[in-house]
Amino acid sequence: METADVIVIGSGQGGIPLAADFAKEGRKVMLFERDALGGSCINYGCTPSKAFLAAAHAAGRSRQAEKLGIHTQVEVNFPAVMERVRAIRDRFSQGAHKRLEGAGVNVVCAEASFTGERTVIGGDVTVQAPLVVINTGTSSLIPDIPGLAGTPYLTNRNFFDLKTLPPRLLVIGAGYIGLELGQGLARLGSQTHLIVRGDRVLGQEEPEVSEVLAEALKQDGIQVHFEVNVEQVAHENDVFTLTLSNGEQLQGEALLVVIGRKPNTDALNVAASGIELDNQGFVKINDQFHTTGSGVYAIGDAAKQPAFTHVSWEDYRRLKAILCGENRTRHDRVLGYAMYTEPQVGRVGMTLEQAQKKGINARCVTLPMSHIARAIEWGHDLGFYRMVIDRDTDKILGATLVGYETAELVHVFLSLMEAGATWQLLERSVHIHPTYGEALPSLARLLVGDDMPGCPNM
Ligand SMILES: Cc1cc2nc3c(=O)[nH]c(=O)nc-3n(C[C@H](O)[C@H](O)[C@H](O)COP(=O)(O)OP(=O)(O)OC[C@H]3O[C@@H](n4cnc5c(N)ncnc54)[C@H](O)[C@@H]3O)c2cc1C
Ligand SMILES: NC(=O)c1ccc[n+]([C@@H]2O[C@H](COP(=O)([O-])OP(=O)(O)OC[C@H]3O[C@@H](n4cnc5c(N)ncnc54)[C@H](O)[C@@H]3O)[C@@H](O)[C@H]2O)c1
Repeated sequence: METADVIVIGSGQGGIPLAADFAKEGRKVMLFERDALGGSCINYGCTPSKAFLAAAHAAGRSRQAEKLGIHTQVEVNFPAVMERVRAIRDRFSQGAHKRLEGAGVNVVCAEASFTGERTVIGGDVTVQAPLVVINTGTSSLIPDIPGLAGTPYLTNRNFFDLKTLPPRLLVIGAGYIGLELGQGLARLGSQTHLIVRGDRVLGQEEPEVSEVLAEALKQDGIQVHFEVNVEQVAHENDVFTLTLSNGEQLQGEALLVVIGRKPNTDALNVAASGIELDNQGFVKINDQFHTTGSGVYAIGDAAKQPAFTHVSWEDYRRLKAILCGENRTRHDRVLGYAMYTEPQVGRVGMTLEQAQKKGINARCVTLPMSHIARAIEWGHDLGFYRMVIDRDTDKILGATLVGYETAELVHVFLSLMEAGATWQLLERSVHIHPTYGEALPSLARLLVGDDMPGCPNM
């Protein structure tokens, strides 16, 4: 059996930089990866989906230019769109490979599992180390619908291998992936049906977010079926037929199944190293990423951290700081996220409901797009900006921005919140006219009322 200083299982968004850092410092690092280097984000997540959406939204924006008086004929070269997506994905994946190689990490291309305390086997390598980091991510959750198994349905794994545009697309699941990829294919020309179990899309966000998105999907010609389940799937002559719980039948050449994720922990045999999983199979960790197994840490999606690339990456930085003796936890940081539909959703911190549930004396203010000069001028009428504040401390607690490129704009709030700023700081900021950013101080000014305070000496 070999020994090493560090074992990393999974080349996810935290695992790669962690392995590279330790190796560059001269430690012997073994990294096990059973699939493509770079994990979900690079190979079948963020990178290909955002490259894909660049094309989809270019098509969508061209069509929407009609309301500005510009008439365009959109012609989609789908094979070219997907070839570009795959080329970018491959370039990023090679980058991950080079990074590990350059740092001197020993990469073992095999599935890893524990055989004992901090002892891991993968392929023909068995290794023990004082420090093991699990970064194994998640995979698609597949519902147990009669007839589904064995059909050539799509998940985020094989979606980016599509070579031809499906004339009709059926999507089960209206979360991040269903909305991003569903809207994307619709904008590229697929007649799209979205099947929603609940009464709104992106049900985890505030109801007003769902309302705006539902309207946007409608404008893209997507048919959204609310409060239905798929009871049966059939696949004959290259066509899927879904039977819904309301008796309706829907047909399409492609079926995308995106109902959430499950942790990649089945193969790990974690019990051999004293590591406990929760009832959904996620690795249990404490505030400092430590599992119940001595010397074993877990970061990223597999540890049930918010499932975003920047979180997994920040987990690595935070874990590194903790291992270097800093007294930090995984909770003392501001985390945001975004969804790349059009309009986008940019989110950070707490919603009003979440703050009130915590017993905070919270208040929120909302500014609709229709009140924002830049949005009117540019013809982006869907969406709103919302900020939540603590009435007792005046601190900004959270923001929800729905609108054009709000994934960028939300960073203003991320930085303000990281700095522990009050809403008054935003209120007195002078932002440039006419920008979307200009609306953020305007949002804060809703807390003082529309009028300037009166001047008692005049
Ligand atoms: C379609 C899609 C779009 C997304 N878009 C975004 C986005 O725009 N922005 C964003 O922030 N996030 C996005 N995400 C989420 C993001 O991809 C993940 O949160 C991110 O990849 C973090 O994952 P991770 O580091 O925990 O592990 P992963 O990146 O999932 O990597 C885990 C790795 O571990 C390997 N592995 C698993 N088990 C074993 C084992 N036993 N032995 C060896 N190797 C193993 C896997 O093969 C995998 O390569 C998206 C996800 C999907 C699916
Ligand atoms: N822009 C981004 O950062 C981005 C993009 C894509 C994915 N992601 C990450 O990946 C994760 C997974 O995305 P996802 O879209 O698979 O999951 P999700 O949790 O966002 O959405 C899944 C949806 O499927 C629904 N659902 C669950 N079971 C169902 C069933 N049996 N039938 C019909 N609907 C059902 C849920 O109610 C939910 O609306 C996200 O939570 C997110 O963290 C991030």
